[in-house]
Amino acid sequence: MNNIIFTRDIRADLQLKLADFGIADIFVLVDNNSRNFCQRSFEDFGIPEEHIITIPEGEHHKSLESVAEIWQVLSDQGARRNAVLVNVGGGVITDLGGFAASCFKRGIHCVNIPTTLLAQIDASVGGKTGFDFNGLKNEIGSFAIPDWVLIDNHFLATLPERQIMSGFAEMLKHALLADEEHVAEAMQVDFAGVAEEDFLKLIRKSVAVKAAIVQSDPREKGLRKALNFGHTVGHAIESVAIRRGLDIFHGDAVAYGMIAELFLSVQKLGFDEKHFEAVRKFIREKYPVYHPVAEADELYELMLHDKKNEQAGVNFTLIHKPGEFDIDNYCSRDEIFEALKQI
Ligand SMILES: NC(=O)c1ccc[n+]([C@@H]2O[C@H](COP(=O)([O-])OP(=O)(O)OC[C@H]3O[C@@H](n4cnc5c(N)ncnc54)[C@H](O)[C@@H]3O)[C@@H](O)[C@H]2O)c1
Ligand SMILES: O=C(O)C(=O)C[C@@H](O)[C@H](O)[C@H](O)COP(=O)(O)O
Ligand SMILES: [Zn+2]
Repeated sequence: MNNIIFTRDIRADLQLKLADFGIADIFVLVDNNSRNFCQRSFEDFGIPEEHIITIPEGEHHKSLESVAEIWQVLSDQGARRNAVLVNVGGGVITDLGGFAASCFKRGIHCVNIPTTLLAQIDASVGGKTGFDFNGLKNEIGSFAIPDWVLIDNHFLATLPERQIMSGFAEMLKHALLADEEHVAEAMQVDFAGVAEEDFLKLIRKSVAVKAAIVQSDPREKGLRKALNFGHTVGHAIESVAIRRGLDIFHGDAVAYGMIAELFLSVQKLGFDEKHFEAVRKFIREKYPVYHPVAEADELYELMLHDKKNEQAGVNFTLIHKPGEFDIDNYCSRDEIFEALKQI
C-alpha cells in the first residue's frame, strides 16, 4: 500500500512524484474519454504532444494492436529505460499501459492514475497487467507493480452511472471477501456522492482489502485467487460479450458471475441462502437485466480456459460467509449449468 496515494489534489501529487524521476522522459497513455475529461492532471507539465499516446476507448481495444501502438510511440520517440509511462484512464488503460511498460526495454517506470471507480479500487493496484487475446480475457499479461498509484476521486464526477455501477461490482466483491459489516455498508452506498471527499474513505477501504491479499500472495499461487471471486463465470460472459459486441461491462459480468458463484457457495459451502437472495436482489435491481448471452456449453468451454484451473475442470473461489472464503473448488459441469440458471 505504500506506493498508493489517495489525494484530492492530483496535479500537486503527480508533479511531486514525477519530480522523483528527474531527467527521465515522461509519456502519457490515455483513451479518448480520459483525455477529454482528465487532462487537467497533466496539462501545463510541458509534456510534448508526441509523448501523449491516445487509444480509442473500450474493452475492444484492450488488444495486442494497442500494446504495439504504445511500443511504437515509445520506440519512435526514443524512450530510454528510465522513461516513465503515466497511465491515465480506466482499467483498460492501466492494464494495457502497465503491460507495455513492463516489457518495453524489459521494463520502464510506470505510474497509474485511475479515473474510473473500477480502476481506482481494483485495476490500478496489485500489478496484474495485460490484454485480451484469442477471444479470451487477459490471456496475455504480466505481474508488474507500478511505481506509484495516485487515486483522486474528483475524476468520478464525469463517469457515466453505468460505469460507476460496473466499478461498484468489484467493491461488492471486496466487501464479500472482507466481512458482514463491509457488505452492509457497501449495499447502502450513496452513488450520487462518488466524487465527494467522503467517498474517498470507501475507496481506501476497498483498496485495503485487495492490497492485503495481494501482499500475501502477489503472484496468485494461492490466496490471491480470492480476488477472482465472480470472475470464473464473469469472464466467460464478458468474453462472449466482446465476441458479439454486446453492451456488457467487466463489472456487469462480474456482478452476474457473483450471483452464479454465490449460488455454488450456497450449494457447496453452506453460504446463507437468505444472504444469497439479498445480494442477488441487489444485483438484479442495480444492473442491466441479464439475458443469457450464450448456451451454457459455450460459457463452460470458456471457463475451461480460466487461469485458476490447475487440473482438468473448472476452479472456483467460493465463500462460506462474508470474510471466509475457500479457493480451489472444482465444480462439475452439472453444478455449473445449474448455477448459470440462477443469474
Ligand atoms: N488488473 C486488474 O487487477 C484488474 C482488476 C479489475 C478489472 N481489470 C480490467 O479493467 C477493465 C475494466 O476497467 P474499467 O471499468 O475502468 O473500463 P474502461 O477502462 O473501459 O473505462 C470505462 C469507460 O469509462 C471511460 N472513462 C474513463 N475515465 C473516465 C472519466 N473520468 N470520466 C468519463 N469517462 C471515463 C473510458 O473511456 C471507458 O469508456 C477490464 O478490462 C478488466 O479486465 C483489471
Ligand atoms: O487482482 C486480482 O487478482 C484480480 O483477480 C482482480 C480482478 O478483478 C481482475 O478482473 C483481474 O484482472 C482478473 O485477472 P485474471 O487473472 O482472472 O485475468
Ligand atoms: Zn475484475
